[in-house]
Amino acid sequence: MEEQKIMGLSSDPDVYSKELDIAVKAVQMACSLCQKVQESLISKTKSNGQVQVQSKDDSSPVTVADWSVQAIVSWVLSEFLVSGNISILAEEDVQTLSKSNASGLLEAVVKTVNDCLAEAPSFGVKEPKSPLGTSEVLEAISRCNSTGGATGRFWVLDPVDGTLGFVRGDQYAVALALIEDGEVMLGILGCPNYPMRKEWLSYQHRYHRIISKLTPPTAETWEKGCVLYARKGSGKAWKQPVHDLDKKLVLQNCPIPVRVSSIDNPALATFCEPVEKANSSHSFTAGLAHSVGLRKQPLRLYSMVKYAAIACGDAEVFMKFAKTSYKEKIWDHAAGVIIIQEAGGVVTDAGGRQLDFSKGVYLEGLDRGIIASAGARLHEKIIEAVDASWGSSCL
Ligand SMILES: Nc1ncnc2c1ncn2[C@@H]1O[C@H](COP(=O)(O)OS(=O)(=O)O)[C@@H](OP(=O)(O)O)[C@H]1O
Ligand SMILES: [Mg+2]
Ligand SMILES: [Mg+2]
Ligand SMILES: [Mg+2]
Repeated sequence: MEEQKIMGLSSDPDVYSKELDIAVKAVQMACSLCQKVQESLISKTKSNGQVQVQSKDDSSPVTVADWSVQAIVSWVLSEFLVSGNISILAEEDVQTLSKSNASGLLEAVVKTVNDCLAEAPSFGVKEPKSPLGTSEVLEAISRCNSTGGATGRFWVLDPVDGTLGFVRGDQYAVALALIEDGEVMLGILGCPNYPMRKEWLSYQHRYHRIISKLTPPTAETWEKGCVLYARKGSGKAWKQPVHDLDKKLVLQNCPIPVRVSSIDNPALATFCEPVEKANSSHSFTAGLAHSVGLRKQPLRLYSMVKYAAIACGDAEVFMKFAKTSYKEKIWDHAAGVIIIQEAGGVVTDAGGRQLDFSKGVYLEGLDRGIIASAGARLHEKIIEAVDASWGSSCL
């Protein structure tokens, strides 16, 4: 009971409470791991740093942190959720890691995983009897081979969302969700660089440097980094600080409820969108913003931190209009969608339909793009504006 209170769960029927407890702890561990890897990436000389950042077939980056987080989350869920075989659908695979010329990379992943597991007790998680061997780490990563679908229970994991932001010292997220019979039931979103003050969200690119200057570390302050979580139907979403082991900031701060903003006038809204214009049409959203009288600059943020900003009331609208040739993947959205919805917001495609997480890896049947808003009235107005602008756009 005491533990439930700490987690912020109400006295509602205990559905998913064990799963949520373990999942939040796994994401906390993942955030700690990512903070260390990001720091070492930024401080290292180019030649060292390159070992830790690889390029995938589609030229997107993947790092030691992506594989290591996938291994940690997979290991923790499988070890402590004994309800049968855990099924996980996740972004990364072991192809690159298993290549004969990747031994340095694989070693770095195994070390990062074991360093993180050695700190497991500080997160309330039992550490393994002995450090994991290479084959156990590879097995934990490759076990995440679920293909999802409309029936049964599976977890969805994006170990590092916004890897580009991560390697640039900027925003990124660790995203975990539980899907049952095609519906998102739990969402956990770790945002290790989420700032305490919303004004700091707009320090793109210079983020790391500026935050470290603005906030000399003290033992008490929660400067940056949070884990958000929500359970379907609870009508609540929660935020807790990322545990800072150096400052012994572990669960001392009880979770606080988060709620979307009450602004429903599009002209007053802050809207956020992807940083990369290759990922979403900046020109379409600029035209749309103009058409609703919105004059503020868009808040461009890497990763699902955009969903976090809406859920926390720090922004009001998120729009993503990817190229028609691109198919959105469920791990880029599941956790963020449930957290916004439970915090009082709305997320649909541009046709006003719920996103469909029941069709496997991709969000099939998506109408044009994704829109998240702080409330139903605002959402309606944005959808109307999208419809009005769409015909004259070149998308
Ligand atoms: N071409 C294209 N179009 C649209 N989206 C793409 C595209 N390529 C990749 N991705 C996915 O975008 C994820 C990065 O987050 P964002 O969409 O927020 O973009 S951005 O980083 O802010 O520019 C990113 O997630 P991660 O790979 O986890 O970083 C991708 O899944
Ligand atoms: Mg992603
Ligand atoms: Mg990713
Ligand atoms: Mg990726």
